[in-house]
Amino acid sequence: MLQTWTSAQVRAAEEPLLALGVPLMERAAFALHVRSTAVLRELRGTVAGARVVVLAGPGNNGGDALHAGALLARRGVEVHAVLTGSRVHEEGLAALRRAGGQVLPADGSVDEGAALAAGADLVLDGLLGIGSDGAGLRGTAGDLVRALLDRGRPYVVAVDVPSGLGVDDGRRDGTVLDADLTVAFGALKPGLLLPPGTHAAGRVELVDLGLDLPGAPAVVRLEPGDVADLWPVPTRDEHKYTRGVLGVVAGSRAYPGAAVLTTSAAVRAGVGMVRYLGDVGDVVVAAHPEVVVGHGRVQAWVFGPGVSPDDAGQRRRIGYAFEHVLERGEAAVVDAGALELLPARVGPHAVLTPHAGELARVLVQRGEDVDRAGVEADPLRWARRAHELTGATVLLKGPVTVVAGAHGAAYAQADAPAWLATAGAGDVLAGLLGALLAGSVDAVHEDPTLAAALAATAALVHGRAAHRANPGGPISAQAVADALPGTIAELLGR
Ligand SMILES: NC(=O)C1=CN([C@@H]2O[C@H](COP(=O)(O)OP(=O)(O)OC[C@H]3O[C@@H](n4cnc5c(N)ncnc54)[C@H](O)[C@@H]3O)[C@@H](O)[C@H]2O)[C@@H](O)CC1
Ligand SMILES: Nc1ncnc2c1ncn2[C@@H]1O[C@H](COP(=O)(O)OP(=O)(O)O)[C@@H](O)[C@H]1O
Ligand SMILES: [K+]
Repeated sequence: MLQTWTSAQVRAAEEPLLALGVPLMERAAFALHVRSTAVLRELRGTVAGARVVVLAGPGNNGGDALHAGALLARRGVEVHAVLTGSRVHEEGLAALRRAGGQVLPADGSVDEGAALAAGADLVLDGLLGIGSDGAGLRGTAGDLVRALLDRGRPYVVAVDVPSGLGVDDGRRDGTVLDADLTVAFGALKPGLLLPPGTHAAGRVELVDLGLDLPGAPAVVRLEPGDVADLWPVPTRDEHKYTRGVLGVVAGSRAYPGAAVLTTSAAVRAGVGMVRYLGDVGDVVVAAHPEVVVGHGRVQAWVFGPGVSPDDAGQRRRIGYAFEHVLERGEAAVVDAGALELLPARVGPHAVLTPHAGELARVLVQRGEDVDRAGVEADPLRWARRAHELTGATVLLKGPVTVVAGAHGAAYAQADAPAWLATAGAGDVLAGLLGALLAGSVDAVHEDPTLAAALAATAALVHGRAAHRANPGGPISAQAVADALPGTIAELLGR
């Protein structure tokens, strides 16, 4: 898994090492220069004779970049530093000058700096690091980057983080310099994984500085190798009831497909049994003879796919279930039409699966003033807010799926191709996650943060099944469901 730590956690980890005189900046700058030479070799075959521009802000991030620039200059690279203010890392600047680098001071014209950078083989972005206030680049740094972007962005290596990015939350509220490669020091920061900022980072490489990072990671991204630890694999003695029964209240005469897709994903994900409740049991059984129609014991539920506001029958079933089943300890996926029926307070074993528009409605229902765009601008904040207000685990769907759960658990999954943005894909995710919860409900009660880990697992498997369904091309939701057994087998075999 990829783990991230906030600026505050990184600073706390650096403090004791700096007090001992450990040369963290030297280590960071050396690694940055090594990565930069690799990029230059890739881009132009050789390092000597390349043109590199260092954009140097006022702090240590600029210091890293200037020291790396000095090392590059010693290898025959033509290095220019463009300063953005009177404050600059003096040692770094002196090192660059000693190595033969040129310096364009901040009182030079912004256009001159931008022209220099636009013509470089590689730009080292040392404008702002973890000292950024997250509001985007302001002042000369902002003017410089806007002027550079007007001319066309060269190859950019972000030093630690892309400058202007919300380091801890992934917001990009103002000017940000997008990178092709981010060389992160000591730890990945949450903004490198969280939308919308994650897209500014390009490829991310971590440089180990030997930090002893405090506490739990802020935001995690599960990787394929993590799935086997989280998947409820049946043991030799199990039978269908111990493996978990999933109840599905989904679909209607108007939207029978949602019932088929949800049950299809649940059956394919390997649950002990699927029970269907609703008016289109005949359609569901025709598609999946394994499904049992009618009441009985279940461990987890999926409520809501394809349930419309005028569907009195399904709404009554969901309302009744909300009054009884969550208190009995049964887990639930609450999707689409069930979201607005959610009781005031539930536990983390209820997992909401809204997209940004639906999450905005859940929040507005509870007195928050936010719309879809607001959720998309700061998804983890709003997913966390919904968790605080409802008690539920929240999986917020999108190009990067964000999960917020109990005790601060947070995940950001970027596993899916954009082809997955197709009708019915959400129904498949709901069925898949329902199956996972049905197989793990006891463990979820022992460790409430597990619901968030399982939600992230479902997002990962869903995304990989989409790739597998038709690599590089269009996919239907049913094809994603059909790809689940093979995808899961592959992940469990890793
Ligand atoms: N602390 C350490 O021990 C280490 C830090 N390192 C580097 O140091 C960086 C952090 O250095 P600093 O704490 O000096 O912080 P920065 O280099 O990010 O600079 C912060 C300063 O920038 C200005 N600023 C903040 N927001 C701004 C905005 N929106 N627009 C324009 N100016 C703004 C403020 O004056 C602030 O003091 C890390 O990201 C990393 O690159 C590395 O050298 C490794 C060791
Ligand atoms: N641009 C994108 N790239 C990758 N995945 C996406 C993108 N947009 C949406 N998705 C995923 O596609 C699915 C769409 O679900 P949803 O919005 O509920 O659609 P529906 O209700 O039609 O099933 C979600 O899993 C979401 O994370
Ligand atoms: K930076």
